[in-house]
Amino acid sequence: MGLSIAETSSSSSSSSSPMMLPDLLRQSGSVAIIDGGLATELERHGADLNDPLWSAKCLLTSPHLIRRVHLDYLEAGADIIITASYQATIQGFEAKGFSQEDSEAMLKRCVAIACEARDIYYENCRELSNDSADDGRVLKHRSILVAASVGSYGAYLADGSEYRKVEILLIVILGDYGNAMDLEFLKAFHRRRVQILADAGADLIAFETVPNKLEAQAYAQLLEEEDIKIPAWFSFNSKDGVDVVSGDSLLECAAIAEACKKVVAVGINCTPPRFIHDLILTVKKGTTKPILIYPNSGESYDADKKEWVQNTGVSDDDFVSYVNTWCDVGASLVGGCCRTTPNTIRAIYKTLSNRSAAPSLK
Ligand code: MET
Ligand SMILES: [Zn+2]
Repeated sequence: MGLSIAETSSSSSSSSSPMMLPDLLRQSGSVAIIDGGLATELERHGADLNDPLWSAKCLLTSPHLIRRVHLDYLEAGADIIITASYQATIQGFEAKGFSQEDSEAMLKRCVAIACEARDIYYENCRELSNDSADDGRVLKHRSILVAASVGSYGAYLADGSEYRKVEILLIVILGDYGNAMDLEFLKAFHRRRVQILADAGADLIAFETVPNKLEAQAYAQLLEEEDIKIPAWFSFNSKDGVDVVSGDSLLECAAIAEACKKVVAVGINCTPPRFIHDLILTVKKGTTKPILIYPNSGESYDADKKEWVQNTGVSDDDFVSYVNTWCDVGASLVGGCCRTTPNTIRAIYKTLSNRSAAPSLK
């Protein structure tokens, strides 16, 4: 821990003071708020993301919508916003006919859009002297971090190709890359994207929904080999509350993050809220770094129909009723993933504000 992001912050974020994740945690009274689902929120606004690029498809069709959703999350109280690059890969852009140069420019654009949202937000804060507007928007001047999202190789394959469908389905659903896959392949797949995102002005890299140990190892080695100048977090995906989605041990995955000095936080995302408590306890055994969690809404996903099954998850109130417990057992960063909305984040903001205002009972 302790990597300065001072010299790598984007020029468009001149209004924010250089920040490190530990500073942010101190600023926010030890629990910082991550934003909520991006892709599913873009869909709620009418975007059609049925595309190999998923949320990054909006870069081509409606970048203003991405900026709007980032802003909505900031106004709901998020301290960290995650870029639309989850499924934006150079390979994916090239498959659509873009040149390498244009593909790299589009990756940078994901970061620039989040930085623009942050600048607009700071401007709005400046115009208001209170911490919240009459309409309930949180307009509190605070340091905000932009996290550049990196999704897994399996996420890139999802929807991407009809051929080798069975094999791809196994990789996507089970997160298991099989014996044919090796570390060097994964590093080669991610290398350029990680370099570009690290130099694009983001404050940290969010390796999200990591499905297995091999990919965590690839990320850790890449961070070192490329001497990436901004810190990173590793966020794993579990579907059973015990292991990561491939069946690899979460404890061993957390240990990989623990051993990499460029990793500043470790945790879980896109996993149903009911599993989070036990997963935090496991992560805690493997790391001394801050623990982050941003669960999905708990709704189930129908992989055949490629849609979420409505009303199978928890309400925002139920989601929030878990938040204090998660913090009590060790979460330092809390937010939401797929199918959570600015309302979820607003509710988290309120409950955490009450928590820091209350006399300490612990
Ligand atoms: N940050 C990504 C998003 O919210 C994470 C997706 S998890 C499948 O769109
Ligand atoms: Zn998700």
